[in-house]
Amino acid sequence: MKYISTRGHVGQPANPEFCDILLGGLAPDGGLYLPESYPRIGRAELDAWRSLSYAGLAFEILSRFITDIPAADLKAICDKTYTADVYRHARPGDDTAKITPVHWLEQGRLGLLELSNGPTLAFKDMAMQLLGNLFEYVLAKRGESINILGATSGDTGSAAEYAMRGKQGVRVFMLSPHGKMSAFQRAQMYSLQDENIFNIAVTGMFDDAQDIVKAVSNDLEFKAKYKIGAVNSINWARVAAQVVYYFKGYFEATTSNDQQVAFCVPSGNFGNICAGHIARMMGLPVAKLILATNENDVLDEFFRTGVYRPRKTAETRVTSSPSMDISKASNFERFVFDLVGRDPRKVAALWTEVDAGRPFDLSASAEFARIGDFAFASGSSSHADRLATIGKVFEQYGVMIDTHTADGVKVAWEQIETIPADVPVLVLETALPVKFAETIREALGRDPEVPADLQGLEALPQRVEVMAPDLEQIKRFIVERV
Ligand SMILES: Cc1ncc(COP(=O)(O)O)c(C=O)c1O
Ligand SMILES: N[C@@H](CCOP(=O)(O)O)C(=O)O
Repeated sequence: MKYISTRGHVGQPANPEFCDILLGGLAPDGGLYLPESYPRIGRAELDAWRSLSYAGLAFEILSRFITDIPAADLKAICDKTYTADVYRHARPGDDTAKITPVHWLEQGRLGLLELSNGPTLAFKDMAMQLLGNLFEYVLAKRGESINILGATSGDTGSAAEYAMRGKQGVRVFMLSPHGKMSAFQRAQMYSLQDENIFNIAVTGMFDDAQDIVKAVSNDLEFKAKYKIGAVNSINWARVAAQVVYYFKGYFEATTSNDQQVAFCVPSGNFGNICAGHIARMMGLPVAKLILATNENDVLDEFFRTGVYRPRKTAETRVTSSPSMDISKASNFERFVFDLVGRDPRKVAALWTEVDAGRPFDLSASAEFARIGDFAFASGSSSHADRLATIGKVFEQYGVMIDTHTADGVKVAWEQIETIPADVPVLVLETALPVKFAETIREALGRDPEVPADLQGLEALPQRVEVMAPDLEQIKRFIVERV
């Protein structure tokens, strides 16, 4: 499988394969890598895959995208990654062996696809644990090392750090928005004392941190000299690994491959739902992809109006679903590439506007006229909605959900009437409630349960550098430590 950039120019090597782009992260032209075409999955494969374990399914799907790792090695990596020991935090009564079980709220109609059973209690572990093992394998084969620069609004950071801690040849420099994450999220990251982990809290929002990550990656000389890599969903490997649970969720929620499923996805950087879009393009029977935002509703606005209007830092709200406080959604570029017929010149022109801080308007375009072909719907949620949803789900079903999943359930409830009654709607459970205890207390007047292996986390000593979102200062910080 060869990869292309959404902006048309890939640099060297001219026809990169998976391992090149795993280490490369962002394409040299500032664009994002995608396969030159999506593998098509037919009925025979769906039938054969229905009964596979998560690890078996991951191997089948990933081997369509990864053709430069021998099959036996890739299989061993999938088997080592997707175990019930790693994904051990399923709800009592749910089957941990399934890795991502479905917890039905309304049997057969509305369910939670549990994606947060990994070590850091958010869906990021689904891909990040695999990335940790892939990096280790590829770096050892090539005799190389990597310095990962990442940005987090709360969950990518801890997932990456837990996946990379102690890994040979890997250092992680993680930028987080100072004072904007929950106390539990801060403790998960800043309490790590491993020598290869560096936490930097920037005095800004996630988007400022993401801009720095991209600026460092776009300095090709610096990137090559200091071997800078990425673990955010700008790295294709993240998205590829996330495609797997859409297939698994589909099989889990249906009994036959004649059925369809709708997915509702709490969204910020558009990485998660982008994986759903790709699963659908590959042939998964998806009736609808419902995108849910919080008050930072730039993506909901696009799907309703055709106008993409990334907000500035000052206009980005600090909310009670903080991991979705994102106003410039990286992976949206991958979707727009498909929307405009995979024409990199069009994407490059649109992102010249975005990179200059300007909106773009596709509302009158032939492309936006065809948006229905992609089966998206969208909605947004507020703090009051979140509290009410957490309360209602707990009261009606005895299930405690986190604030981001609540944004999803709220929008799923709004959309469910538009979905045929025989189509199950799965809301992606993107984090567990313990990560957002303050809002859970506000909604329910009680504390979420703390998993046994994470008790006492917030009392541990913390290690973090606070810095302005200053590109040169952050580059210096990296140079002094590699
Ligand atoms: C808990 C949680 N929910 C939802 C999201 C949004 O996902 P995405 O950025 O892939 O759209 C994030 C962050 O990415 C998250 O951490
Ligand atoms: N919500 C994320 C930020 C976006 O991260 P990405 O790695 O999926 O691009 C976070 O919690 O850090």
